[in-house]
Amino acid sequence: MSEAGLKELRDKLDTIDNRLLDLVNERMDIVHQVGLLKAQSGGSIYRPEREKAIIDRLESLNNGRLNRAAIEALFLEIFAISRNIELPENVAYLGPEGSFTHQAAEGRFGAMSSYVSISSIKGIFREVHTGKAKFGVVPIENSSNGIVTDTINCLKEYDLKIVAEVVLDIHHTLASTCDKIENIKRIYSKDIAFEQCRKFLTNFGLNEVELIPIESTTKAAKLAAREPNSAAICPHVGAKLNNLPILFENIEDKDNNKTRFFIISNFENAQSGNDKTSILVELPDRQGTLVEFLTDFNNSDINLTKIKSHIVEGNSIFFIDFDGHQLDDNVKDVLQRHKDTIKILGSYVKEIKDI
Ligand SMILES: C=C(O[C@@H]1C=C(C(=O)O)C=C[C@H]1O)C(=O)O
Repeated sequence: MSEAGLKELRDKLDTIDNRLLDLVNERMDIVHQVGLLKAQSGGSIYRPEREKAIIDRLESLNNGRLNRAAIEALFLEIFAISRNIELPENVAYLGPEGSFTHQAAEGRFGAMSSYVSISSIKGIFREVHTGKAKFGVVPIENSSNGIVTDTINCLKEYDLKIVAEVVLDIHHTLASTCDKIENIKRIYSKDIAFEQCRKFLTNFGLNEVELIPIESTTKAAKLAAREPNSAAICPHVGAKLNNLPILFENIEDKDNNKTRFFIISNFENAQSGNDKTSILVELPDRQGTLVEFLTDFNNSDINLTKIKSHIVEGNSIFFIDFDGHQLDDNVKDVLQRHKDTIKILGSYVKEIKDI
């Protein structure tokens, strides 16, 4: 291509970008007005069902080169910036910086939110409960390791709502300053990450070296960057943050390793038309109660998508997800009938990806 041809195309791009900038700023003026209205009425800033409706509408209108994922990526960032213009949002996530939860938080709240790294799940619930953070992001389950007990316990203990879910593909890397794998004498990571990469470690003879479990994969990257003859199993961003060379990417055994996160806050979502609801159920210790309970849901045409049992202080409780919103008529009735045994954790827009 000639230099003149390239310049002409780039000039066109510059003109379009100038228009885009004007349009986005014009949008932000309107968003600011929405923010003022919400401040008067006490309405909640984050409205996932409205954001979903916008993306659905844009996808149906779209006849250009963008696909849904691209439309979503562009507009989720615009929404995140918009929400910060309405009111700056504080987001507490399970740290440290660079953790998978941090990635999940940034994916939803974008570049302009202010993030607080908190070292425990309970700490995040406390932060949102006391109003120090508007949102908290916590892991709830991983496709290989199952449910996160601390999150269930806190959902039971605190009266906060699940306002959204995020499902993230989890990829691990082996990162080290060693240029030869034979020089690695110890590997730092989180215990569950070692489990998720067992085959890789065996195939490369690394199951023989010292595997040192520590509290986070980002800390693992930090230690491995400091100590010779060591390596870390950590997320890509963890390695990058610590300038640690990546020797192997995607070393997890299962190629569909996913983690689901909840975004918690203190408001309830309106219906979006494609919702999911999560509840905790504590049934009396009597034969047949679970069957009766589930049959009632089935008779009300409610599709249960997940049921996990969990022991809290010696009692069995169930974590259940089902399709529908707590304000849908059939759901409302069944929840009312079982109100003494149920704690409603929240209704929220269903993610397309599932685990
Ligand atoms: C502007 C609003 O607030 C937020 C930002 C949105 C947007 O940028 O379009 C949409 C929904 C809300 O999460 C709104 O509620 O309309």
